[in-house]
Amino acid sequence: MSRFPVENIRNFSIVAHVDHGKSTLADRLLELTGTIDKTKNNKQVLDKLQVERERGITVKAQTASLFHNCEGKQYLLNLIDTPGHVDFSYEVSRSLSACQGVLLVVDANEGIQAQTVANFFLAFEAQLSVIPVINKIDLKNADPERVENQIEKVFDIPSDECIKISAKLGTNVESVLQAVIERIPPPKVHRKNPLRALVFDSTFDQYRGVIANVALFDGVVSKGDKIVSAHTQKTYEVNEVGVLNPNEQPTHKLYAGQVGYLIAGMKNVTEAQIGDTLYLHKQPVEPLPGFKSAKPMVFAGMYPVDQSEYNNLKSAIEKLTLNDSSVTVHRDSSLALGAGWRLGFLGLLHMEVFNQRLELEYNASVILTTPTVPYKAVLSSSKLIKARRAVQKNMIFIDQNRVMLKYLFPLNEIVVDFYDSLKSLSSGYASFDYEDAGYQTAELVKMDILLNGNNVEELVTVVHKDKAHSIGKAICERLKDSLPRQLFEIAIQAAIGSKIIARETVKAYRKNVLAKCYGGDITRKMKLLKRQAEGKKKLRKIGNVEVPKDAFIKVLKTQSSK
Ligand SMILES: Nc1nc2c(ncn2[C@@H]2O[C@H](COP(=O)(O)OP(=O)(O)OP(=O)(O)O)[C@@H](O)[C@H]2O)c(=O)[nH]1
Repeated sequence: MSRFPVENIRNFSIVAHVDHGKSTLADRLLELTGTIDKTKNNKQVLDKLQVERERGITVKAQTASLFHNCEGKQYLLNLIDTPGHVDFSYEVSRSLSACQGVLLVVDANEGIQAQTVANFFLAFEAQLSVIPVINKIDLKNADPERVENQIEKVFDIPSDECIKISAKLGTNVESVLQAVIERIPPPKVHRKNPLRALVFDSTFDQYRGVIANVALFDGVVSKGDKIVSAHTQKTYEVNEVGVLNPNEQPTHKLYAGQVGYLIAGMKNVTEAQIGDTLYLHKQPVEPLPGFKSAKPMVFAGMYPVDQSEYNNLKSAIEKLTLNDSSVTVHRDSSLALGAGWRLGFLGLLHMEVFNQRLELEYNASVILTTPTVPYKAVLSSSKLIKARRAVQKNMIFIDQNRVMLKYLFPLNEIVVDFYDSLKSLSSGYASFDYEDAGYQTAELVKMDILLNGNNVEELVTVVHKDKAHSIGKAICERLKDSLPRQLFEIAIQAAIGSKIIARETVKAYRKNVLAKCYGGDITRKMKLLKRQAEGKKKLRKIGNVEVPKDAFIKVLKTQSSK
């Protein structure tokens, strides 16, 4: 690694709106630099996670070091491929801290979209060089000139700075490498200073412990060095350092300006904080600023399907949150579902992906309950202010066919199906991004669900006053469908305070499991009665009502997918 002086290093990221072709461009760059062999099978090589391959989207930023020869000089190009979906923009902002420039990829057909704008401003605020790349020029409907004009108008980047490519066919991709070398500055670092390394990502390996992705701002780190974590003040010995090429390749040393990985016997997931600074033992340095913590937007309860799996699930969640530090975790418990957690996610897709990764990577099986948003409650009976509907903030015309609208929305109105409705109403043309605008007062009520007068704790929700009736009715109906008849009548009620707003009734009935066994073998009857008794073990009693565990799951699940 010592062959690469700082002036021959470029650290850059590829950012774009979802599906505009970042991962495909990354594949071509890996091929062009000989990092991977050129074969037809190279599809989204950096999307390593199973969930990424199954869904065809990037959810994790990935690093690859490319070695490239240009005009007789050997360059080290560190490329970070980032996710495009708004739910994963936290990954993007962290990755940018290790970069001096970005390739801003824009689809030649779709033009500038919400995440193009959001990512541009992330890069712009971090004072990075931005190279606009117009991709998919091979498409029949491609209109690169129109996109060039949009870029000039919205980002104030001269249109002649745009590079037009087809990542799929490989057209003009060499110019992208050329631009990375010419237009992105080398990192501003000092190799003679003591080590200062930023942990910008980390993963947990069952056998090797924590693998930290590091960007070196100062100094050198070598295998065998003693390093200290600024966050925990614990000392470790470096067992392995190297570059991602794109798989781990040990190098013994990493120098300032370089990006790579480091393994130092951190066994506990709480030891490797993303945003932490590592320095050499007895050579303390001023820690790097680290990262703003992510703000969760959607909350959900998570419980093991079987309580005996609690500890395994706990460890799986800890390991996965190490790799995805934007998830917040608080312990929680529910009468029906037992001990569990309340998790905060950046969006619904993020929640689904996290859940799927737990299943795929840790073989965990979980129950996820209704996503809710946090409210601040002022406990007073008289102060009620009218709920706000969306308020338009501004409107900017990007070009003749495209307009950017800014609205203030109650978060609760957008977390469930707003995005899907927007997509279908606009035939897929509209795109959407959001940021937190703080708390607003609204007319909210706490709705209880009662079974024969007893409160079902796990079904308590906070809803808007105007929607309480319809939501309460829907929950009562769903619960009615999932409750078995019992020896007495069951009243299912939705209530706000002492006021009942919806009601369903399950008629009394005892299932006679022996009804069809006329005469015949007594052992068969015994078997049926035994099975009925076993089934009852899976019931939970609320007052005198026996509720099968999956009844809650059905109600909670349908609510969340509504
Ligand atoms: N026709 C055409 N299709 C392309 C081109 N580049 C990418 N695609 C296709 O566009 C789709 C999205 O490409 P990806 O590279 O996965 O996009 P991405 O931006 O990495 O997506 P996320 O990481 O999920 O945000 C894939 O089906 C690609 O095959 C191109 O130059 N031309």
